[in-house]
Amino acid sequence: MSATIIDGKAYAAGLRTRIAEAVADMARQGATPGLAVVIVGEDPASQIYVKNKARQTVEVGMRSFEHVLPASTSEAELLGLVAQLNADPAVDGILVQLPLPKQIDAQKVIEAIDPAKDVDGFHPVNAGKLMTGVPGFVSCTPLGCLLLIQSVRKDIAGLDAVVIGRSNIVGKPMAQLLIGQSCTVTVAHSKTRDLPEVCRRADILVAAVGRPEMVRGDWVKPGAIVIDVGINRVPNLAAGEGKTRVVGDVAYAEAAERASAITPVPGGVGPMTIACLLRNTLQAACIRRGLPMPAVDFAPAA
Ligand SMILES: NC(=O)C1=CN([C@@H]2O[C@H](COP(=O)(O)OP(=O)(O)OC[C@H]3O[C@@H](n4cnc5c(N)ncnc54)[C@H](OP(=O)(O)O)[C@@H]3O)[C@@H](O)[C@H]2O)C=CC1
Ligand SMILES: Nc1nc(=O)c2c([nH]1)NC[C@@H]1CN(c3ccc(C(=O)N[C@@H](CCC(=O)O)C(=O)O)cc3)C=[N+]21
Repeated sequence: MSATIIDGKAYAAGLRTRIAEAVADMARQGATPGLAVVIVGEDPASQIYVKNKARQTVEVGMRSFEHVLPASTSEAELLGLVAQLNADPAVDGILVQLPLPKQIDAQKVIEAIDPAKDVDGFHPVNAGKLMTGVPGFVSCTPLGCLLLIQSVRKDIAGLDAVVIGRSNIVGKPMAQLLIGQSCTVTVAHSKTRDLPEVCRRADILVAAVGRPEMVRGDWVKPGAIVIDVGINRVPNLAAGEGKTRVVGDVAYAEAAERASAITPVPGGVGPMTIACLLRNTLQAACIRRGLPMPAVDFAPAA
């Protein structure tokens, strides 16, 4: 079997086009959505994300407010900035890039963000809304994964889904979204016994681990939909000394021989994360201004 390659880059571009149209409509009414991004220190993984994000925010017509703070920033200073952004009417969405330096309690910072501006969906109020089935902000990466799954199969009710990873930012909200779609969900993690066998049960397999190419081809059930969240920088031996390339958590070529559909890395989940961040910022701007949320999500489904 030859798998459908799920083109997250193209899907995300389409989503951004719709968002840009909605933003243009809002701008005609004198309202331009604004997204504030706060980066503390120099995490290399975060830098890729932030660079792509700032450009795309402006491309869809939103205002981008970037706050780059030194790694030595204190928790009090960061909480002060969050309070200022909460109070700023031009700011609809706030994203504080994770991870944060160790002198800062990330949970405290997340809880300080106004839930109405929490476009990452990390605040306990939004996490709780997702868990209880109440509308709120859904974390961007899991939301992007669900849209990609639905782009190849609209009705996933009753399917067996396995999510590898139980982080608050990816694994847990992904599992909640799949439960919401009536999948039978298993969440695997580092203590899971016989992970390959657990994965072989999955009609939908989502890998969010952070281990390069850990999921082998023979872990994939024939016909499964495979979503690779991993972003891992590994040495690129072919390109020479010191060069790196990005690989996912799935051994792509092997998995593609068994899957019915699979996301590549790069070009899969990553671009969707950013598009969903812009989508959530549009949602925040609409709610804060009492406007209806335009229908920007689309699933050109089979
Ligand atoms: N494409 C995108 O937009 C994004 C990509 N990412 C990428 O996704 C990956 C996961 O991110 P994140 O959730 O933040 O990572 P975390 O490190 O927070 O979580 C990793 C999870 O994987 C589990 N795990 C680790 N090793 C194993 C193993 N050998 N077998 C089974 N499970 C294991 C851990 O288990 P335990 O809980 O037991 O420790 C944990 O639950 C990373 O590569 C990250 O870079 C992240 C966010 C966005
Ligand atoms: N508060 C917060 N929210 C986040 O959503 C968040 C975060 N902190 N910290 C870091 C992780 C990581 N993350 C990525 C998003 C997009 C790409 C992305 O655009 N990837 C492209 C390019 C990859 C490349 O070429 O290196 C792709 O996969 O095609 C990568 C990584 C969001 N995260």
